[in-house]
This record gives sequence, structure tokens and C-alpha cells, in this order.
Amino acid sequence: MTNKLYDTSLSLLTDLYQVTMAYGYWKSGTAEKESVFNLYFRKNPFGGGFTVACGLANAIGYVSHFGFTKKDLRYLRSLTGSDGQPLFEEAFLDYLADLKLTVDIDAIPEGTVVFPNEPLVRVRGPILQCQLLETPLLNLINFETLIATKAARLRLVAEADTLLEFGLRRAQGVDGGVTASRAAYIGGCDATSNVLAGKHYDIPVRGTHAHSWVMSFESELDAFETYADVLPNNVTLLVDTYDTLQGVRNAIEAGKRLRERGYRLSGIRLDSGDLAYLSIEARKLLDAAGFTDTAIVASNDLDETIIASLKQQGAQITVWGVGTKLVTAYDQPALGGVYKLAALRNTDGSWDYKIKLSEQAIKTSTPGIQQVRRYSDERGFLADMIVNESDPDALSGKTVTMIDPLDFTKRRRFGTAQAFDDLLVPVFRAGDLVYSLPDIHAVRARVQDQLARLHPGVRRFVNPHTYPVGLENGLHELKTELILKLRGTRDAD
Ligand SMILES: Nc1ncnc2c1ncn2[C@@H]1O[C@H](COP(=O)(O)OP(=O)(O)OP(=O)(O)O)[C@@H](O)[C@H]1O
Ligand SMILES: O=P(O)(O)OC[C@H]1O[C@H](OP(=O)(O)OP(=O)(O)O)[C@H](O)[C@@H]1O
Ligand SMILES: O=C(O)c1cccnc1
Repeated sequence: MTNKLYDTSLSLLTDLYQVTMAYGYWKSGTAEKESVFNLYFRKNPFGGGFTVACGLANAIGYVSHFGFTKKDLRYLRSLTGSDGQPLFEEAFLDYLADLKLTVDIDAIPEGTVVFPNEPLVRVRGPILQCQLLETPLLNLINFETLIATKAARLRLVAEADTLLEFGLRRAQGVDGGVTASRAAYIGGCDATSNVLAGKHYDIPVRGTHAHSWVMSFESELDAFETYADVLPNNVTLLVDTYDTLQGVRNAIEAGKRLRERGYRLSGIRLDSGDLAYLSIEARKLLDAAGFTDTAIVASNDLDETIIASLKQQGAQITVWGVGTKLVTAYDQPALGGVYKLAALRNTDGSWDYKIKLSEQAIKTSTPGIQQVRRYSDERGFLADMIVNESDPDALSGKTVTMIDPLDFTKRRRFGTAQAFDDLLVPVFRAGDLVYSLPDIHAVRARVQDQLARLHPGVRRFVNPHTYPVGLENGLHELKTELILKLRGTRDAD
């Protein structure tokens, strides 16, 4: 289920500075130095309490097809510096021409709920290769994770109703539209109006009709009857072109004829006005005419807040069409995922752990070869503890202590009997794919299963409860030591 759009190498889909740094590593003889980078975000989007990991399948497609083509190299050869001379020497371009990725990549499977500061993807291997992957991995994971999270929020409010994604026309370009449809389906939408996404990703496609259909006929009734004649097995009629409740009456008329032919009026769609009031009145008209199983579909700038409000008002809507606010993640258009160096291998084989300092302790990156250990019991997820895999003590199966990064005095202890899962799984080993991708429907089902294991307070939209994520004590001590050391060095300067 990777995106066929990426089935050609997109190795230039990166920031120039990744290529100039790659040149720097090559030129200074450090290109092969083993390094570990982590991709993580610092804040759940939309003011929520959780995030849904998504985008790995397309990241796998990207990495699998990575390579510099002759055309890519010709372009790189044409780049010049401030003196007008070529940026890159020929031998470096030859190196890129032969470059095959040999990295190990571990990642949290798509559809898993994740939290700030947890590595979603860990890349280990020659620093030049890890560096080249920074920008595309962030591009691929940030966007789909954001949209899957938005869709999961919509699913929570829509409950058992049908959720349709209608966003393509207002999406951010071709790929923004197609990948948003994928992530929206994974997050919890039932279908998309986007036919290309349906074909690429095996997502169910659904749709009604536009106002133009009604406007192109002499009368609304004429438009409805013609539509019902030509597509009797797919009739959801848009009733608000002129007068919504008269539109419902016309739909009922068309529905009666459909019934005589052995078909059914599947739905009517409301796209303007007071959707609560109009749906309640439309329901009465439909029920009175015996169309009790005709669904009321609503669209028009919907988001999770409006849907929650409409439900609270008793709206009789059971199918929600959501476009712009979903696929553009309107209220938070980007997830601030970052990709940070966490360790470098010394020549003696030991690791040199790395952090990026920040004034705020919480923004200081975490060192180590990180794994996320999720503890749970029969009621659901309890806490996530980040451990340093290269620390033999941390994984030795003894009782461990998790430190809250916001308050070091807050600690939790987990005994050996406590059930846990290690979330990062092997995806690439020495450049070879070792992960078998679940199909998109299984990923979608995983999201609902994961959400059900979260405490309701974490799922809540207003001031959600913060899910506990901490550092294993040894990792916490390593990080503190590195911070103190770097601050000491800096203060001495
Ligand atoms: N009962 C309601 N409660 C809360 N929000 C609603 C309700 N009914 C509709 N809305 C939302 O209010 C907004 C109304 O948008 P707008 O003011 O553009 O009205 P409109 O009906 O679309 O007008 P137009 O006739 O120009 O299309 C939409 O986001 C819609 O989903
Ligand atoms: O509001 P969104 O959440 O983005 O959902 C998609 C919108 O796109 C269509 O409107 P548009 O005016 O583009 O065309 P129409 O003539 O089919 O209504 C549709 O009627 C929805 O209102
Ligand atoms: O099928 C629909 O009703 C639809 C499709 C795209 C955008 N708005 C509505």
C-alpha cells in the first residue's frame, strides 16, 4: 500500500543543506561514521491529548526507491557557489551515483497512538545517509500524522455515524490531496470523494452531487428524477440549492418513483443554513413519507467542534462530509516534528551520546538509541517509558524507574511482571526492507483499537489529561549529565 506516486527516486526531495552537509561529511572523511537520529514531535496537535502515527508506508516507499539518477546528478553538477564555481566536486557526484542506503530504520507502526518526545522513527547508519533522509522523512511523517490525528478526532465525535472525506478541491496540491485522503481514512473516515486516492490506496469512494446538477435543469424535481433515473443505485440528493425544505419534498417525490422501480433513496444532503434545525425538519418530512431509512448527510465547513455542537443540538444527521478543515488541518496546519542526532559511534565501538540544548529543559533533545516501552494492563495503556537500548541495565528485566521529564521528583516503578510492548519495530536492516506492511484497513482498525485503550481523559478535547511519558532512570541520568556538561562548557566560554 505504498504510494505509487513515489515509485521513482525522489532523492532531491530534500533541503539543499542536507546535500551540502553530505558533501561535508564525505569531504572530511566522516561520511561512514555510524550515527543515530530520532524523529519526534514536541506537542500533540489541535490542543489534544494524543497523536496518531501515520506516513510510514509512504516513507518506506521513499526509502526503498532512494537513489541518485543521472538527471539528479546533472542537476547537482550545475549548482554553483558564491564564486560561481561548482558546489560539488565530481568525485562526490560519483559517490552519490553509487550510493545505496545501508541504514537500519526502526519505527512505530502506523495507526499507533503516540505522544510528544517519543521517537516515531529511528534511523541508524552512516551519518551521510541518515542526514539525507531527514527532510523527506519529516515531510512524509509530519503531514500524514497530522491528518490522521485530525480524522481520529472527527471519528471520536462522529461516534458510529458515517464520516466522509470531501477535501480534495481545497487540499494543498496533488500530493497534499492524495496523502490526506489516505491519512484521513486511516484516522477513521469511512470513505473519500477522491477517486485517485481510492485507486492508489484501496480506500472506499463515495459521493453525492453538486449544486450545478440541480442548476442545470429547469426544475429541482426534474434534476432529482433524472439523477435517480441514471444512477438509481447511488441516490443521495442535495436539497439546498433553492429552498431546503422544499428540496426535501422534491427528493421525497423522486424517492417515491425510485421505490416503484425497486430502488431506494439512500440519502439527502444539506450543505447550508442551520444544519440542526433543517435536519430535524427534514427527518420529520422523510419519516412521515415512509423514508425512515433515508440518511441525512451534512456538509459545509464542518469540523469536530461543529459536529459535536450539532449532535448536542439533536441534529438528525448520520453522515458527515468533511473537507477543508480536515485535509488542510485548518486549525493547526503543521505538526512540528523534528529529527535530531542522538548518538555517534566512537572508533573504539562505544557510543558518544548527543543532545541539542535548549533554554527549556523539555525542548532539550534526548540522547541514546531510544526505544519506547509502553506499559499496559487489562484496562488500557498506563505509561510510555523511553529507554536507551544500548544500556544493558535498562533492558535487563529488573524493576525499572521512570522519571517524569517535567518534574524529576515524580517517579513510577514498573515491576518485572508488568506487561509492556516495545513500540519501535525493525523496518530496514542494512538498507533492506524487513517489515511487512499491514493493509490499510488493518491500520485503520488499529487506530480505533488504540484509542479505546486510552484513558477517556486523554481522549477529551478540552484540557485533556497528559498521558505519562517518561525516561527510564538511566537515560534520565545520562541526559542530565550531558546537559550539565554542556552547560558547564558553555558557561566557561
Ligand atoms: N446549528 C448549527 N450550529 C452550529 N454550527 C452550525 C449550525 N448550522 C450550521 N453550522 C455551521 O455554521 C457555518 C455556517 O456557515 P455560513 O455562515 O457560511 O452559512 P451558510 O449556510 O454556508 O451560508 P451560505 O448560504 O452562504 O452557504 C458552517 O460552518 C456550518 O457547518
Ligand atoms: O465545506 P467542506 O468541509 O470543505 O466540504 C466540501 C464542500 O465542497 C463542496 O462545496 P462547493 O461549494 O465547493 O461545491 P458544491 O457546488 O458542490 O456545493 C461541498 O458542497 C461542501 O460544502
Ligand atoms: O460527493 C459530494 O457530495 C462531495 C464531494 C466533494 C466535495 N463536496 C461534496
